[in-house]
Amino acid sequence: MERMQGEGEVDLEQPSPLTDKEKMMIQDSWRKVFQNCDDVGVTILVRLFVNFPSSKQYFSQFKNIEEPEELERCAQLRKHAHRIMDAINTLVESLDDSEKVASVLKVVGKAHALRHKVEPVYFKILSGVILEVLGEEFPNVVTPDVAAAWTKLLATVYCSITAIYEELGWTKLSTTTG
Ligand code: HEM
Repeated sequence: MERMQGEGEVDLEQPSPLTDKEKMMIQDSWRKVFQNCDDVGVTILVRLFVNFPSSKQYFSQFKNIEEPEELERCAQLRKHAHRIMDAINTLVESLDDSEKVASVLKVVGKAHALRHKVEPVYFKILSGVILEVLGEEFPNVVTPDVAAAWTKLLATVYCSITAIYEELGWTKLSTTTG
């Protein structure tokens, strides 16, 4: 059964800019996460697709697969997990370079709006899943302060992505198809 959207949802209002301390906490914790990048990425995406099955609709190769073990083996899922982890790595490495952050998010936002036609709400849902999995898999690293810094970063990402969708004139499919 699909989880309710509000469940476990994080507050993703436009946050204040990250402080130097928050940037450091994100970079330190990410170093440990990134050592297990492929495993963590796949865990995040399997959790997303199991708890929010409608998010599978965009993926031709596994939209009808339900078994977590089968999802885990799927090449298209593993590839997307790797891409997401790579993009987060670039963001984390570029926290002091706002132009780089903006350009990465622009490419991601544009591709997902125009090519993949992904509803932006899935970026919000994915952010909640990322926070949940990082907290579970790295309990000693992701302390409440570190989790708060990650929440801020993911909120910034979500706000930038929705701003790009808006710039592109995104309207929900339900309103365009009547
Ligand atoms: C931070 C979040 C995300 C990042 C960094 C990311 C990154 C990427 C990248 C780099 C690609 C390949 C290049 C391209 O075709 O644009 C891609 C493809 C794709 N993404 Fe994402 N993505 C994210 C979230 C999502 C979400 C939430 C969904 C839907 C639930 C999604 C659905 C897709 C689909 C359907 C493709 C094409 C897959 C394929 O052709 O095999 N992405 N993504």
